[in-house]
Amino acid sequence: MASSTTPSPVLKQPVKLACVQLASGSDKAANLAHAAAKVREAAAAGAKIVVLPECFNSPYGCDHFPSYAETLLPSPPTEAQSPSFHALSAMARDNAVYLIGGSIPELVTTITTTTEGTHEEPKKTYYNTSLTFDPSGTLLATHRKIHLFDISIPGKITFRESDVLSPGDTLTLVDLPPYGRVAVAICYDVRFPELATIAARRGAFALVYPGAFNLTTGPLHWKLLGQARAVDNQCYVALCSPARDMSAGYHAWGHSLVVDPMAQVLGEAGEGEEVVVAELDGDKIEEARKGIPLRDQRRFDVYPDVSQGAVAAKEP
Ligand SMILES: O=C(O)CCC(=O)C(=O)O
Repeated sequence: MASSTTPSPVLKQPVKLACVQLASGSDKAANLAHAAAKVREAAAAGAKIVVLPECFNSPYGCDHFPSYAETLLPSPPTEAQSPSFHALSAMARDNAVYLIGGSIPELVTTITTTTEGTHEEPKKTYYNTSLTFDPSGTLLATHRKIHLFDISIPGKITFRESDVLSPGDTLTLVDLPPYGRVAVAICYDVRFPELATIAARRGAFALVYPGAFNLTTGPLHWKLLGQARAVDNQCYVALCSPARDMSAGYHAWGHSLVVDPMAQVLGEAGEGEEVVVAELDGDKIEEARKGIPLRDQRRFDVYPDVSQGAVAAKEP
């Protein structure tokens, strides 16, 4: 149904966003120190929003999640519970940037008492979790990967995150004043256009996905999905991958990129370490939406189920 009101710009002033395509190894402390150096580099290049990759402080893989997992709740955790939380907070504060801190494996331990009340059993639940900090180092948002990466392409790749991880159940929107609102989701989440569309309809100027595609689905779908989510929603999309390491158990595709609202790639990394910086400009969103006025042409009368947007959202 057509809307008669002119929406206010979703991105209120231009801002540089950086995707830090990071090389990580098995030493968590070294990974955190290295991430800090690269965030500094991104900030020195003028970025005010910095994005790290999925599982940036560990190797990626089901075998690794439990041993690298950190406790984030209650928030803030202690340094011992979550060195990554504190390192990310310091990176944001030291560089005065918004930091979308890739993702880390999160551990939640719950104690259940047996029905007889005789003994307590700790139950461990793991999530793939992204933390976003503001320029003072304060935690703004926590996103738990909603769609777990469970695929099997015979002869190519089989991966079952759900063997170890549990899914999150909320869409994550984060206000980054004075710029506007972004949505944060993780990797496989990018394959679900409903999530992106609802985020854009709730005012996100950018959809930000720390991710780690692989050498099978990366060349097929990584850029395509980034461009698709951008053109569907006429907003910016950032995909941030680890650098490729052929000696690791999981070979990340790399190719971190930033796509504009007309689906043009503004910057794309290769396979190695690289910082991709792009300027995001609200006028580009408004121009795209004015030129191709999808928002006013939607026919929710024909597809009312989509219009209900029945997704739990963490409103900022
Ligand atoms: O969707 C894909 O092809 C890759 C997804 C992935 O690597 C992930 O969710 O971590």
